[in-house]
Parts: sequence; C-alpha cells; structure tokens
Amino acid sequence: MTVQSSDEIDPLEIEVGGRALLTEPLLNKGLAFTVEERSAFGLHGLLPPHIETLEEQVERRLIAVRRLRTNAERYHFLSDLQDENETLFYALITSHLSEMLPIIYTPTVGQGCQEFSDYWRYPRGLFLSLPYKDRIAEILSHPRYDRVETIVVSDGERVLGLGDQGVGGMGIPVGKLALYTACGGLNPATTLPVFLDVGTDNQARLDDPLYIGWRHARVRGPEYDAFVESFVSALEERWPNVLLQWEDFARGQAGTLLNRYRDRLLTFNDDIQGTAAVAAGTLLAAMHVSGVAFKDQRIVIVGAGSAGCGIAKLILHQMVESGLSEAEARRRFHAVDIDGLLVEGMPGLLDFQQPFAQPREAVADWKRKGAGKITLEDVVANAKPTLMIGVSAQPGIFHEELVRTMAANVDRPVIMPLSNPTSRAEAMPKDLVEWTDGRVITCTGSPFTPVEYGGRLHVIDQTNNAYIFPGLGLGVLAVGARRVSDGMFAAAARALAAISPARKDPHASLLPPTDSLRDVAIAIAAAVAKRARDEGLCDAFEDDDLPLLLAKKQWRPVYRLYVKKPGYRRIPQRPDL
Ligand SMILES: NC(=O)C1=CN([C@@H]2O[C@H](COP(=O)(O)OP(=O)(O)OC[C@H]3O[C@@H](n4cnc5c(N)ncnc54)[C@H](OP(=O)(O)O)[C@@H]3O)[C@@H](O)[C@H]2O)C=CC1
Ligand SMILES: CC(=O)C(=O)O
Ligand SMILES: [Mg+2]
Repeated sequence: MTVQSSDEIDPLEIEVGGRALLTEPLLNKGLAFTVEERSAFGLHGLLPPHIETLEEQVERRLIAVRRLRTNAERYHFLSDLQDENETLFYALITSHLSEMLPIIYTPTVGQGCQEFSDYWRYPRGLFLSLPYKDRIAEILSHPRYDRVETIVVSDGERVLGLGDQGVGGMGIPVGKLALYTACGGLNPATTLPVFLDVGTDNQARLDDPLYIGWRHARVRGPEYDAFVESFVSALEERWPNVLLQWEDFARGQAGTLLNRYRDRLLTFNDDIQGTAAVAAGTLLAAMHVSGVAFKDQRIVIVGAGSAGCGIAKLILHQMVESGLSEAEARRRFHAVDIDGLLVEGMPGLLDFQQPFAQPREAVADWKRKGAGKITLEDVVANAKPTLMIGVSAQPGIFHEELVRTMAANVDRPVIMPLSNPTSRAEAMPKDLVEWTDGRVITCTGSPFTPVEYGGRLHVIDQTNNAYIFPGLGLGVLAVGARRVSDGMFAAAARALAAISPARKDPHASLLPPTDSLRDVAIAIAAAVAKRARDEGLCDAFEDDDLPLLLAKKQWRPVYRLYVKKPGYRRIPQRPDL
C-alpha cells in the first residue's frame, strides 16, 4: 500500500535559502528546484539554468556511478551523494537496490570502514568520544535531532569480520541506517548514526598519522561501562521512545550490553538477534527443500560468538516449539569455537556458550589421539551434520575435505558461510556446489553471483540481517512498541520463511531477491507488530488497520514543494571573513 502522507502533499515551509539550502542534504533538490523556488530562495545563479526531474537526476547519477571503475570508488561517490541530497540518494538506491546494496553495505562498506580516515570529508551522525564524556547530553540536545526515532550505535571493535577499526566503524551505523530508509522506509530525518569512540587496539590505525579517532588504547572495564551508561542515560532523557540498535560490538560486550539494557529501552542487538532471525528463517525455507524436519536436524555452528550463539538460541527455540524436549534439542547443536567443540566444563566457556556445550560423555571418543581439542573435522565426521553455519570470520575453514565428508552423510547438505565481508566467508559458494556435486543448499552473508553447475543455475541467497532489521524497526515504530522481544525475532523468522520462493518451487531461491527488500520489510514489520500486540508490548490494533499504520510510517524519496516560512532569512552567500 502506498499512502501519500500530508508530508508529501503539503508544501514544506523552509527557513533558509541560498547556499545554506543547497548544502542541507535533507532539503537540497539540486537541479530539481523549480524556477519559482529558485526565485523565492535566492538560488538563481547558484545553479546552472537547466531544470530536471528526480527521475532524470537518478539517471544522470546512475550513469556516473556505473562509469567508475571499482565499488570502493562507487561507495565514496554514493556517500557524497548522500551528504549532498538525501532524496536523490534514496531515489537512486531504492530503484536499484540489488545493484547498490553491495556498494553501500557489505562487502564494500567493510573497505569504507578500513579507509574511513583516508577518505574523511563530511561528518554524518554523532561521534561521542570518551574524553568528551561530560558533553554527551549537550551534544544530543541540538534541535537538529528533535525528530530522531531510530539510532544505530557501534564502538567499532568488531566491524564485520574485519576486527577493530576504531572510528572507522562509524561506516556501519551509517550503512545500516541507509537500509532502514531504503528498505524499511523510515524517514532519514528521524535516523541517527552514533559512534562511541573509546579508542582502538588496532595498532595500524594508532600508527597512522591520518587516523581521525581518539588515538588511545581501547578503554575497557568500568570506565567503558560508565561511558556507555552515560550515553544511554542521556539518550533516555532526550528520546524516551527511541529505537536503539547495537551493532558490531565485540563478543565480550555485545550480549552483556543487550542484557543490561533490553528491559530498560526499546533496543536489540542486530548481530545476535537480527542474524538469528534471518538464519532461522532461511533454515525453515531450506527444510522445505531438503525435507529434513527439526527432529532429524544435526547442526554444527562454527564460531560460537554473538552471531553463532544468537542463531543457536533461536533455532533451539524453534526445535522445542516443533515438539523436541529442550534437552533433546540441545544435543543437536555442536558449537565449534577457536578451541574446538564446546564441551561442558571446558575452561573459559562463556555464559552464553554454556547452553550449547555438549555433555563430555556424548563426545568422549571424538577427540583424535594426542589432540588437544575436538576439531571441526572431528565434529563433522562424528556428528554427521545436516546443517553447518559459519559465523567465525575464518575464510576457507569450510575446506574441500570437510565439505566432502559432510556431503557423504546427507543428501542435501545445508551450508551457510555467513561471515562478512566476502573476504571472510568460510567458503566460496562455487566450491561448495562443486564439492557436493550440486547437492548443497547454500547461502552467504555477502552477495555472490549465481553458480552454474550441471546445467542448472544455483542462486546464492544473501542470508544477511538486512532481511530483518529494517522491517523490525518499521514494525515496532509503527505500533509504538515499548520493548523489543525475542518473540518478535521468532515471528520475523517465520514471516521470512513464509515468503520464501522455494515454498512454491524447490528449485527457486530460499529468500526473496534483494530487489524486493522493501516488500520483505513490510512482511517482517507486520509479523513483528502483531507479535508486539500479542505480547502486550504495544496498544491494541485491528489486523485490518495494520497496513495503513505501516504505510503511514513509510517515507518515500519524492520532492516536496517549498514555500518560505514566516521569519525566513537569507543567509549571506559568503560569510564575512
Ligand atoms: N550474515 C549476517 O547477517 C551476519 C554475519 N555476521 C558475521 O559473522 C562473523 C562473526 O560475527 P560475531 O559472531 O558477531 O563475532 P564474534 O567475535 O562474537 O564471534 C566470532 C567467533 O568465532 C570464533 N573463532 C575465531 N576463529 C575461529 C576458528 N578458527 N574456528 C572456530 N571459531 C573461531 C571467535 O573466537 P575468538 O573470539 O576466541 O577468536 C568468536 O567466538 C563476522 O564475520 C560477521 O560479519 C555477523 C552478524 C550478521
Ligand atoms: C551483517 C552484519 O551485521 C555483520 O556482518 O556484522
Ligand atoms: Mg553487524
């Protein structure tokens, strides 16, 4: 449903004109300013005389972006466009989603984060640095942020699978929020990327004279906790109903922060919960193709960190819902971390890993003689998994022998190398298809081109939390949910599986194509909103009213007519220096 909101129809009253209007990305229309607007706002002469439509502007920028040689160049081109004219940026992105997604999001955003300081040009979002911790409330108080409803925050310690990028991690909240608008339809004026700069342990960044973050070893422990608490308290005060998404925090912080704040704010951790929902939804779709029910699944998760244990927790919940006892369901998980298979009583086992540790006696004879740990190879040979998920950021860890061993024991091995960016994927889909003689059902975290094998084209689905968080945000905001619950992610996973093309045709893709992420977001939002109501986390609404509630929350990249606001003032074209 497309609703033309009064926001789109009514003229917008503008306070400033001249150059100030052209340099405000939320208002700038570039060459699309009409003659009347150019007269009213003092734009004649500041723009060449040509006037064009938004569609023509999209076409012009599309030609320019396609002319560039690398995706890294395109990333910077699009960042500049976002900082110049957000309406045009989103019109371009939404009309070419599958082409633009790999540029503004994974994998290219990873390089953008690594080279953040090298290409620094224009600030976007808020940088909260520990040395200025006493200024947080003052920084958030600027009227520019009055309308903020959604914040994505990172401290840059675990940027995709690329480790600590310090302040470069800001590229992640910026990219995620671009998807909130492009896919979820949230108004960009209501979104805010935030970076918590607590230093970095990345020596190359610290040694780099161009590095623009706080040049200090990463602060941890009580000082870190107090800093995050200052941020959260100030945020609660400023925007009591804001949706806060934690993104790309390291294993040691991600779950701790989620548990600390989930009952206090409208908040979730995307790497733990969003990833769990997309992986579980893809698994449900894959089960439809493989015909293997939950009771017959044997699961290996490689990388028992935030994403790995988040995924395991949600799939475990689904297994229990399908009729398995909790104990039985637990036994089906084999979580492999850097020290091998997680086994009960193992030294260093973290709280969130405990539920997925195998009883010692169940795996007593799996360890090879003289070996210090039960390796991934031992696990695959003994557990005979039906499903193997990689969230370890270890490229090549799903090697040929391992995959062939897995494929020898099951008809349709399901293998998901979900680590990002592309360079960190546990395996290349082309290899997986070849090593399994085309039997594999596979999907990845970053985009890959389809693989041709045996006269058939294997589409590689992108099992990325981008299928979940834009819809989750849209859903909770549209109905005014007070908290984000695990139940909402379970509902999102089911909603994703329900729109899987493979439900109708087993040769089709598991997930809808990325071009349709706007429709996916609506389906996820509807499921999340209903779950919020059913859990009593928002006010009641009728199912029939939901499409309108969602549509009203969706902003579209169209230009509005501008008129002068009473008190309009023309800012001098050049300041007096
Ligand atoms: N597709 C998607 O939507 C998503 C993908 N991801 C990707 O998943 C990856 C992991 O993210 P996240 O879980 O947040 O990160 P974490 O750091 O929390 O977890 C990674 C885990 O892998 C472990 N590990 C490292 N080396 C090995 C190894 N050789 N064998 C087995 N385990 C190993 C790490 O152990 P240790 O810490 O001891 O080194 C750690 O426990 C990243 O690449 C990220 O991009 C994450 C979220 C969403
Ligand atoms: C996709 C994502 O959130 C990650 O790789 O961290
Ligand atoms: Mg992430």
